[in-house]
Amino acid sequence: MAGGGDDLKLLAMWASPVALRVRLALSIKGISYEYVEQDLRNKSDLLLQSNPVHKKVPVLIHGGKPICESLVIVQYIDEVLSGAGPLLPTDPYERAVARFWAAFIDDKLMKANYQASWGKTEEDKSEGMKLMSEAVETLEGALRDCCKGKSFFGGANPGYVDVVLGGILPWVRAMEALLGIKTFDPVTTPLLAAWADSFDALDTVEAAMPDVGRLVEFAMNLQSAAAAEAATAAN
Ligand SMILES: N[C@@H](CCC(=O)N[C@@H](CS)C(=O)NCC(=O)O)C(=O)O
Repeated sequence: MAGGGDDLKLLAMWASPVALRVRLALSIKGISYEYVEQDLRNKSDLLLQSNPVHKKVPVLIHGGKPICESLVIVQYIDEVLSGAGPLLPTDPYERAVARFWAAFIDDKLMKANYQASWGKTEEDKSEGMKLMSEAVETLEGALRDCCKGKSFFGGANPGYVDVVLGGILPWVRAMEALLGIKTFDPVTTPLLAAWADSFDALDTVEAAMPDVGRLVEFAMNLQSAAAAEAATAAN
């Protein structure tokens, strides 16, 4: 393991897909760090002081200085900390393209996945599902165009876009299990389905990933709590 150590602390929450991006980046680059689990219903002083604007995880604290926002943190890790890599391409144009797809995953896929999973009505949820399959189809095209014959968006090895998309992968698997759907379908999106399998199979990825069964249970508890809250509000 390189870098990090005592000087590097990650404030995260085990089920957070955006915190997972940072864990994946650190694991793939082989950087050691101190993991500090946060209770998001009872936020620690350290979290509130480190991210006073958003009060959210993840926060990376390097040499006492906090860095917030998962996409910013992953880029910081790649630029500043030594380790395997790089995650971002060295060519400025390719780097811009990688940032474009990372923003697309944040803007379109993450939002649609959230709407499909936690939409207020069935109609809202099915609109989320529709938006999600459109976003997945677009990403399939991006993978086809950028990386012919390669396993990852980063080429032969996982890069920035893989880490950003990989953060959502356990949630995709959990929602597939819960809803009986296939998001990265081997028939309609074969490249993404193969991407997901290749990504999951990496030892550095496996070491960082949360257990999908635990996520399913967590999602079921959240759904029951939301249903109970809605029933109370209706009475
Ligand atoms: N855009 C932020 C999103 C951060 C975020 O939404 N974190 C969630 C966990 S997944 C959080 O800390 N939520 C606590 C809250 O909303 O109070 C990033 O990419 O880091």
